[in-house]
Amino acid sequence: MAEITLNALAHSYADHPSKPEDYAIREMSHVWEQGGAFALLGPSGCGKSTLLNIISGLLKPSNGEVLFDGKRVNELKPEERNIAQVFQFPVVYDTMTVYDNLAFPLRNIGVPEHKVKSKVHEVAEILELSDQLKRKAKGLSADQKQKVSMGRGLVRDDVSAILFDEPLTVIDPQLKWKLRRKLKQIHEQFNITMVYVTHDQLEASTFADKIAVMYNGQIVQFGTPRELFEKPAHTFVGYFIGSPGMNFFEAQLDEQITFGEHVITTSDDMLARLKSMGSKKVTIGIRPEFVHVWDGKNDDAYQVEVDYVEDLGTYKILSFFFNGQLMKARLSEDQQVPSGQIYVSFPEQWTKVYVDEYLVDTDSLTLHSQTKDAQEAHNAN
Ligand SMILES: Nc1ncnc2c1ncn2[C@@H]1O[C@H](COP(=O)(O)OP(=O)(O)OP(=O)(O)O)[C@@H](O)[C@H]1O
Repeated sequence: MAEITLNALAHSYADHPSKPEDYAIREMSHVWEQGGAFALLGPSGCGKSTLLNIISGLLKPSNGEVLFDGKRVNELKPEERNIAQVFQFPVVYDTMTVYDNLAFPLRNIGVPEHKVKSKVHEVAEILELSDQLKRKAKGLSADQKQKVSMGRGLVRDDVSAILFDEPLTVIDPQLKWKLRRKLKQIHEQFNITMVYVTHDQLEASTFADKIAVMYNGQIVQFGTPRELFEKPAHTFVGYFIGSPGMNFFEAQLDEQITFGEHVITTSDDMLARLKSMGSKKVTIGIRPEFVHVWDGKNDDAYQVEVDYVEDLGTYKILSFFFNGQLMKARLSEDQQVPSGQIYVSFPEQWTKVYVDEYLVDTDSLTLHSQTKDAQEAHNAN
């Protein structure tokens, strides 16, 4: 069992990196706590495999440290780190039997044969491979082979963490959920630190207690699936998690926050704080699930124009133009399907403010239908 700490880690494949884009991993510090089930989620090319290979020792980082339970392991070879890695494509010896494949890591370190036998049988039982032990690996299906790969990681008692690099890519969709459940079960049984790399949010949230979302070589948020959904710490998390992703619009920060003709009211303290951050790039985000669509006219809501409604079976996605920008709202199954001019509002609790793409904790940010003219008239009175 191990707690894995990444300390000011960075990696570039270039010989002479000079700018942030030259780094596959931009400087990051992060802790994977002992015994947790974690996912590393991000789009293709964001640096997931690079990070995993640095942890397992297949790759030496350009800068920074990797610590297992507080001890630096940078100088240790992969086989000295007690980390098992399961790759996209199963790594099995085709000419060996399933039994010998599972026994291999134990025999390698000189475990006596009677112990090998009991451990192989134990792991085969968990992975439902017991009746395959005598078969040559060559004849197995892709999912069975991947189970053997996983089993090879599990047989050693001294394994402190298992790293999975998109392990279900080659598995048939109908078997994926079964293997995923198996992994979860194994995690509960063995209490091993597990890091599961994927670009699939569903896979990440069904496997992991906590997800690290990676973007451009950095972990931009580490949280529970619920936290990622309800409080995305970075605009990328809002966009990447959820289906469809978060709505964003860029607001103007001057004496007040505005979006076209609309004033976004907030407390003086908040306004002062936003201004003190020295950036004019203020982005407002709200998830389609939290946009309130009113059945009739509402003076406190924005009047918007419906573009189209997409029926997705158990719910509908309404697309509308807000100040010329296309946005989405999720309608429940029984909600009336609106058309033409409608009224929407953005509940304060779910309306998020981002400065330079990062979330700012807001107190009282309210969006309502007051226009600049109306506010000036109000202030003049
Ligand atoms: N051996 C290498 N030499 C040079 N550049 C590399 C090498 N391996 C990866 N990269 C680059 O580093 C960046 C991160 O790649 P990495 O494979 O870690 O991302 P990933 O998130 O795992 O992507 P994928 O999901 O497609 O595997 C990418 O820009 C990639 O092109």
